[in-house]
Amino acid sequence: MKGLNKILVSKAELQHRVKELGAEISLDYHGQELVLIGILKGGAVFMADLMREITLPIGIDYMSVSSYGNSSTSSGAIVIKKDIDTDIRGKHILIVEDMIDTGLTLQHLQKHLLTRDALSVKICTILNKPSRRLVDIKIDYEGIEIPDEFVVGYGLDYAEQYRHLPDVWIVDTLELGIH
Ligand SMILES: O=P(O)(O)OC[C@H]1O[C@H](OP(=O)(O)OP(=O)(O)O)[C@H](O)[C@@H]1O
Ligand code: HPA
Ligand SMILES: [Mg+2]
Repeated sequence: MKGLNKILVSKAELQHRVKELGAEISLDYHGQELVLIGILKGGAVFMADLMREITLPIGIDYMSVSSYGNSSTSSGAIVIKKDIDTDIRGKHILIVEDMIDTGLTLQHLQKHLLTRDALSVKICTILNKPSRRLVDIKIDYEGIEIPDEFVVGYGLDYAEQYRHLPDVWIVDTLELGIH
């Protein structure tokens, strides 16, 4: 496809790491009431794979949020476009994301969910791009660290395209005229 010339993380690598994360989460939350919250749209693909690698009884739900995405407004709240309908009081929450980049989305969301009296709110992401971080955020379960490249596939989009690709590809931003 135009602008997609290089796979950064293969389907096989993703599958392998998702299995490991599922096993780790299953051990850590044994005997506890856990709800996974997948963040739409990007997180949907990872969420579907991860939940099937967890061997505990869990609840699942989804949210769609947007953050005011630059540092000058980083103190602003997130806008919730679609909320969960699960009552999370007294439950352990694991937010499931495809990517942590600046960290703004997750920082706001984690704080927000804690105000709803969850017992704990932790973060799981399949991809982490620490080079672009603007806020200090603790990632409890990290899949794969990637360099500062714009990537698509496995849920991630460019202009709403390419989310369905099973591998994670580097976008040649020059070739696509993105700056
Ligand atoms: O760490 P940040 O800089 O906040 O960026 C990460 C967020 O950006 C992407 O979502 P996006 O807002 O593009 O929504 P989408 O999942 O619908 O594509 C990604 O899925 C994360 O949610
Ligand atoms: O590399 C990326 N690709 C797609 N969406 C994103 N949102 C933050 N980083 C990225
Ligand atoms: Mg996006």
